[in-house]
Amino acid sequence: MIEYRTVGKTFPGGTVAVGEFSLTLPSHSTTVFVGSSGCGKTTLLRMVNRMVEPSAGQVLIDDVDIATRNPVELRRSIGYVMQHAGLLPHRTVLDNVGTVPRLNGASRAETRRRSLEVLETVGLDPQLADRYPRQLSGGQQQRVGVARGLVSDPNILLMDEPFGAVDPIVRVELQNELLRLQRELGKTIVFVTHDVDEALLLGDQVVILSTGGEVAQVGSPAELLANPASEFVRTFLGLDKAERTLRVEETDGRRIVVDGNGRATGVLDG
Ligand SMILES: Nc1ncnc2c1ncn2[C@@H]1O[C@H](COP(=O)(O)OP(=O)(O)OP(=O)(O)O)[C@@H](O)[C@H]1O
Repeated sequence: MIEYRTVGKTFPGGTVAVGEFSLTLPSHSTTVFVGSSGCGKTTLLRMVNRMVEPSAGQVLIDDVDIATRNPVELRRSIGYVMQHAGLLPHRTVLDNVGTVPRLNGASRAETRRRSLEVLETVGLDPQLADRYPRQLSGGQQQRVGVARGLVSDPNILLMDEPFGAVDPIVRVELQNELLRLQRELGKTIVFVTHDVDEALLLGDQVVILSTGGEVAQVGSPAELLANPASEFVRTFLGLDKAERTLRVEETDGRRIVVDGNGRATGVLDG
């Protein structure tokens, strides 16, 4: 469990990235921070592994204030996946994935074994292990980034717009892959995106933020769609857009779900 307690962050120069933020992120589930550019999503995410130190309040992991933890150890115990995968260009896929285990003192052989295993977990052919990042597609690079985040089997995985830089088709593939992984692994995932569809698809808990890390609303996707707390949230969720409005029509004795554009999207059971 991750807990933000009245956390704030003002950067040198006076930018208030996060005013005052309190929230609990339950274990073994995915919390998504979603909001427009500059609202403080990345700042909140990076507070969890102390890449950003709060200027007020505390962040706790399993009831321990992380300010009391060794920052390097803490960082290595938490998986981190960033936009553009952030791979080291002059290192092979295998070396990129194995960086943290090697730093933690694992042997070369054990690191290789574990890295190959985790490449398979994220759906990559182990034959790619000796390639360099530039020899991979954007989607494959992102998978390597996810593998690197998972290699030490961390309880917590931080994902900062991990699928932001790939084309829409690959993006959907990666999103579905993450849902599968999460069903298998049950990590505590903190995921940052500015894409509301991605947030609703991946989040067990979705946090809609406005400027200064202010919470516009928190809830499950179903709760947010059923009870948007404000006009801002309604608009943000696109509830005024036709695609989100569904209705039921009967065709040949079956109940068909049709979207606001009149396109059939599914069949109602029972
Ligand atoms: N190191 C820094 N020094 C000064 N200001 C910063 C720093 N990092 C972030 N900020 C500012 O803090 C605010 C929040 O930034 P943050 O990166 O958390 O937003 P974000 O919601 O993740 O945005 P984006 O979606 O564009 O990545 C912004 O106004 C940003 O310019």
